[in-house]
Amino acid sequence: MSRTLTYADVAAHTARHDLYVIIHSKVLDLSKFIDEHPGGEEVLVDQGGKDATDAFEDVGHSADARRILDTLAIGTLDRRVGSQDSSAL
Ligand code: HEM
Repeated sequence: MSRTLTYADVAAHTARHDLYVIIHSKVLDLSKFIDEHPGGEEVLVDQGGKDATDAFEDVGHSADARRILDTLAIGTLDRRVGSQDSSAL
């Protein structure tokens, strides 16, 4: 998990099977997990390419969910480079 990605990098991956989100400054690839998400695929696609931290926390996910989250990380967010956080617009 040594890559650093910008908001712009993440924003380029919004398709159901090419789906990145940011949660707690980690960049996650949800492409493979989407079919297994107990909360369904729609909510994940809605967050595609964005910072999904608030959406993730609002649900009150379990410790299990947090463990899965760590396995999906492909890098960390570089806040210094790239475009503005589109989820804040
Ligand atoms: C990598 C990100 C995510 C992981 C690993 C994950 C994992 C899980 C897991 C394991 C559950 C089962 C309940 C639990 O253990 O807490 C769950 C339920 C749920 N998740 Fe996620 N989730 C993720 C992101 C999200 C996001 C961004 C949303 C956006 C709203 C969301 C919405 C829900 C909902 C609504 C449920 C409840 C389903 C139900 O019980 O009917 N999840 N998720």
